[in-house]
Amino acid sequence: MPKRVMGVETEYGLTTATTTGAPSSLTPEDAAQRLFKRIVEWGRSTNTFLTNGSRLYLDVGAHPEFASAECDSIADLVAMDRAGDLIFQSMVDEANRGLEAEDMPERIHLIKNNVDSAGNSFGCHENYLIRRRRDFRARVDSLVPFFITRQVLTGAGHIRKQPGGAVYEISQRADQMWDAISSASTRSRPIVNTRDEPHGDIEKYRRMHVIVGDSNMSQTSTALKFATTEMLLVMIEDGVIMPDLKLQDPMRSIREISHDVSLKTTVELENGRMRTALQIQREFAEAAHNHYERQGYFADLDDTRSAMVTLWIEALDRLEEGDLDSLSTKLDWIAKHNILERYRTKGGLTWDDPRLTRLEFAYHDLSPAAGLATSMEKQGLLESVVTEEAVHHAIDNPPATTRAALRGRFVGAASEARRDFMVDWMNLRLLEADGARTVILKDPFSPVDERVDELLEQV
Ligand SMILES: Nc1ncnc2c1ncn2[C@@H]1O[C@H](COP(=O)(O)OP(=O)(O)OP(=O)(O)O)[C@@H](O)[C@H]1O
Ligand SMILES: [Mg+2]
Repeated sequence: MPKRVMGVETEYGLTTATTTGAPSSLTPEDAAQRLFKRIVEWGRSTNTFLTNGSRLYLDVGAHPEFASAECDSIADLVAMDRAGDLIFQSMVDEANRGLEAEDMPERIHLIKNNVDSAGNSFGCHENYLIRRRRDFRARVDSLVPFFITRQVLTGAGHIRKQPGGAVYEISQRADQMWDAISSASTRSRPIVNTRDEPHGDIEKYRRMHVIVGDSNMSQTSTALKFATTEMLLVMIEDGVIMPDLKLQDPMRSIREISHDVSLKTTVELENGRMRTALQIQREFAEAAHNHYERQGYFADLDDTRSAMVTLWIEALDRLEEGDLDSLSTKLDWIAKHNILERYRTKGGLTWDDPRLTRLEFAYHDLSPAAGLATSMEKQGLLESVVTEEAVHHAIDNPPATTRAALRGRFVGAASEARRDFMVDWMNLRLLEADGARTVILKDPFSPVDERVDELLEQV
């Protein structure tokens, strides 16, 4: 089975609360400025690459972004994703120490979700390298029903406020994606960003940039999201025709599916047939499994990939049987629903109750003191995919088997030597008095390169 690099980009929410209970005078924008203070002082910009090969970034506004280094294993990717959480959380901790030193009552919270309290949406994007084919566009279109329905496995759950009373729904992003349809000229447009920017050899590769996922707290949900999508990309590269499940109205379907936690809702296909999300997922899952079996790819899978492609089918079985509880340690939307629902029935609350909203935010809060999902993970109530050691290793170290290893070494050496340098996904540039020495890394798979060895000697 051919190798593939993947990366995850996570935008975080920032909220502030006070230790006194008084209203906070610190806006999320102020919080973001404080977070990036050190980075701006050091590099004069809010865009920086780290020794683990990843990128920290602050766009206008208040959503810090972590773009993980390129990973060629799902385990590395999950470790990188969690490392990103810990890196930003340590920046938040430092900013909070600053607030305390200034005698300010405000404290910043880092939230890994997709909707803030004002209803603004922000994203979690997936990046997959795929080998260039002329029919890329049509092929990606055939995946739209997969992306619309995978929320039943990978949704992060959400309390949706609406006239007539709030309800719990499966995905945070589903309602936001609706807006995207107005500008959609093809089916896949609101789901897959088609800007042709491969960050690699343009003759050979494309980068598929998926914008329709929820940020996941559960490592298992993250791993499942990437492992299932990867299976379908392998099929596309191999030229397999996908099951014809084209939806009549994808953006309407994504909402209808999200709104029904019983998973019984059917959506209309272009051919007039009606299908549940689970049925559509099963058709993709079975087609993928058949293809892997035919090609002998199962033998190539590492343990994490193997566990996740098996889980794909198992989880669909459990969901079809209505046995949601057996997935409550794996899937975010179910784990979160169980906690909120227990609290809700105990207190006789409606979904509009602000205490439930606070509890929902706590699930996504990354601070060790307030974070619910992170503490569930420590207690084994959410199953992790990688060890804590692996996550801590990923804070400072790039994946060893991709181009990120070269970037990480260069960033490490140049910062240590206090040299001026510039880096992006493809370029390593050492700035010198008489210009710059640049190495272009066109091969995302290659962790070794003589030119980089030479560049490092100049540092
Ligand atoms: N050749 C590649 N194929 C697939 N993914 C890649 C490749 N090169 C880099 N990536 C991943 O793509 C992501 C790029 O993130 P980044 O936020 O910088 O880009 P972007 O989303 O295109 O830009 P922006 O967020 O500024 O609009 C990273 O997670 C990175 O690991
Ligand atoms: Mg980005």
